[in-house]
Amino acid sequence: MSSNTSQKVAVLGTGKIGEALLSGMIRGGWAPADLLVTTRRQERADELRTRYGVTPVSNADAAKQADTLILACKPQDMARLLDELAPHVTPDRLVISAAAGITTSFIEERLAEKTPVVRVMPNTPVLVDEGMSVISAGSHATADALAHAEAIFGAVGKTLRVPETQQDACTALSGSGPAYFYFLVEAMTDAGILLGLPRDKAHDLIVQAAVGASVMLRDSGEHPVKLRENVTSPAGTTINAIRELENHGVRAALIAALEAARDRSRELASGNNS
Ligand SMILES: NC(=O)C1=CN([C@@H]2O[C@H](COP(=O)(O)OP(=O)(O)OC[C@H]3O[C@@H](n4cnc5c(N)ncnc54)[C@H](O)[C@@H]3O)[C@@H](O)[C@H]2O)C=CC1
Ligand SMILES: O=C(O)[C@@H]1CCC=N1
Repeated sequence: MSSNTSQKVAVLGTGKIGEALLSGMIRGGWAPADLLVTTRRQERADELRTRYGVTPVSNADAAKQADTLILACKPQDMARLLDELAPHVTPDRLVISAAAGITTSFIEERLAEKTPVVRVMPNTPVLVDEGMSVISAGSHATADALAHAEAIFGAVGKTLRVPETQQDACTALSGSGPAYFYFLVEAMTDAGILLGLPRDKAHDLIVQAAVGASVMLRDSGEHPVKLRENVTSPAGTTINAIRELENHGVRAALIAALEAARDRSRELASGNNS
């Protein structure tokens, strides 16, 4: 398996994350003619063909034609999808799963012996080339297979290799991570309304504070504590807000929230898909 871009790649189960990845791959230079997609509904297939010029195919045809199969259906649908693919997937294919919780061994057990499998946890900022994709090798994935997965997901953001034992934690942190920030922005915008600002102005102020803080976190090299201290003037406004955040247990709530996300990822792995 090489990491060149002329091989055919299929996205199977092209919903929100599948489409985000597909659009990023096209921005990153993949030719639409080399991209196949599978969907459950014909209208969705037509939409993707019109929007990106990619080719909708059946799951079986994707397995026959593509060198790399990216499985992007929900964990709850994975066993059924693998049953459909199993007769057609040969060990010269690379199978990449983006599903939360689903282990490489779950996939390996259902496909031909020695099929290389890579597990990836991306996040939706792949849509703006600021994704974070956490990558782990299954038992038969070679260095080339990992490099190929990195070439695909690296086109739409950063990648990080971790042992698969850390994937559930990474899913809680970066896979779900963007949702926590959107939630905070939503809550702080409500606070702006309480303080008498129009919603659109409150939204713009908080979003720009988030963008500025994010760029500083990424680029300044400073610890987040130092960055927060720089905002927190003696007897000023910020410390009054921080005291309320601590009084309301926001730090503990975030730790508990991420632990719950990690636990749900583990549950999905153990087949508790309800
Ligand atoms: N949404 C997100 O932020 C992230 C999602 N993921 C993972 O990506 C996967 C998909 O999540 P979303 O895109 O949010 O869900 P989604 O529901 O938008 O997309 C899944 C798609 O798979 C299709 N599908 C299901 N079974 C199929 C089959 N047998 N053949 C063809 N298509 C089939 C569904 O019709 C649907 O369009 C999940 O496993 C999730 O854990 C991973 C990282 C981030
Ligand atoms: O909520 C979920 O299950 C998926 C996986 C990570 C982000 N979204």
